[in-house]
Amino acid sequence: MTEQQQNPSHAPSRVSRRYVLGAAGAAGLIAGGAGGAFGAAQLKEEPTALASVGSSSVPFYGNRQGGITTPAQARGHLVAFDLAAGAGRKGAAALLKRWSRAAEEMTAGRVPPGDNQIALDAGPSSLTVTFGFGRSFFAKTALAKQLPDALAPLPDFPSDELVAAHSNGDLWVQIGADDALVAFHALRVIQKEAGDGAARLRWQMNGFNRTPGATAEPRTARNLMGQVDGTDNPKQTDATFNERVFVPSSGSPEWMAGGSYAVVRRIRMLLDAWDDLSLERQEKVIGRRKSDGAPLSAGKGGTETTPVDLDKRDADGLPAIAADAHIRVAKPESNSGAAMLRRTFSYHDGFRDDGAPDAGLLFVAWQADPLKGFVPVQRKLDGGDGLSRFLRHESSGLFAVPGGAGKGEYVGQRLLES
Ligand SMILES: C=CC1=C(C)c2cc3[nH]c(cc4nc(cc5[nH]c(cc1n2)c(C)c5CCC(=O)O)C(CCC(=O)O)=C4C)c(C)c3C=C
Ligand SMILES: [Fe+2]
Repeated sequence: MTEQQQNPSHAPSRVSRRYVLGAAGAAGLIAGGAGGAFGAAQLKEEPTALASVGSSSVPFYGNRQGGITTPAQARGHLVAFDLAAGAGRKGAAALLKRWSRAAEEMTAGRVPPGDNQIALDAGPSSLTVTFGFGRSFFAKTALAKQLPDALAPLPDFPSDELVAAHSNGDLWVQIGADDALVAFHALRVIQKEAGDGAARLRWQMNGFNRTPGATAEPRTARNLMGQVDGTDNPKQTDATFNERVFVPSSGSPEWMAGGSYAVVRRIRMLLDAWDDLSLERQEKVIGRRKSDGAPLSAGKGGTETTPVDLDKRDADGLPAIAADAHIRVAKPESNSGAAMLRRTFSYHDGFRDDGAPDAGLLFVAWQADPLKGFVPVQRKLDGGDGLSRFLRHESSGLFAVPGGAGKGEYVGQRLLES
């Protein structure tokens, strides 16, 4: 077993990018200069730097599936499948076996004989392939007794504009990789292994994030509105992290031990309307500074990690973080402690007939129980969040993502052989 395969946290093992800075380069970094400030004369990389992105791997086997606590990769594909008529439990089990074997090979960077060679030459590039089951899966496989209570349909939120054909599904696969070809290759293999006899593609969403190494030092990514997004996510070091995100070993149903529930929402951003807002208004809508993500309660100072002070008043005596600011409405403190792990990708699917970008966020929220995570928070946001005026929720899904497979097992085996 390699050092990377032993890594239990699903943070990819990565050959670190180390920079050798000359005096001028260091000055450029401190001044926050971009582009030319980081010219080759000032910034020299170790010769291994480029290979490091490709060589990082996330173990496929383990108590938990990869792609949950793994930092969101540069490319993502979210796909849902419906079981083919007559596939039943036997067909589903055979499919999960094929998918798990293929995922094991690909996440280790191995290319099977006869492969289409799309990913040849590339390393694993932090590839993760994560499998989940939708509510409709259980009746089709005669497993209704194993249907988790937590898979109850999400409530209708008043401002939802959901497209049924792009929502839900029997099976869900999340693919992430730091290389676009590696991610596409995995998608193609998963689709081919489904074949016509087992499952058919229901919907697909393609996303992206910043590429590792694109910033001088690792930074929280930005979304397509330009905001630093992901700051106040639960941290793996929090005492409550595991109980918030993962189903405990004593949880019900038993086959979900070590698993998690994924809420998937395709949220289109009204970027033209957003771009028309002044910077000051944009910052008020979120409650954080756009440039560096510092909370507005920190005044002109602070940094992204400065704790938010919801009681802070500005010079006019008004709340520094407005009553309808996104972070105030979404905070666990405003929702009886409800919290989720947000792990998102941006998407851009061209331009609509009116010229507006068809772009936004593939929002994936992970939690041990959606009723203590996404549901209460979205209820509150739907009515009282200043940001919701600039968003349209167009697709939705809720999936039970079982724990990981042990060596020689396949994902979902405990359910399918129960
Ligand atoms: C139901 C949950 C949430 C949805 C849907 C959602 C959509 C959404 N959010 C942003 C941008 C930001 N969100 C931020 C923080 C934040 N968002 C949620 C929940 C949902 N967001 C939570 C729980 C939090 C953390 C609140 C806190 O504890 O402070 C931020 C601030 C930076 C951060 O902490 O990540 C931004 C920016 C967009 C653009 C969006 C839909 C497209
Ligand atoms: Fe948010």
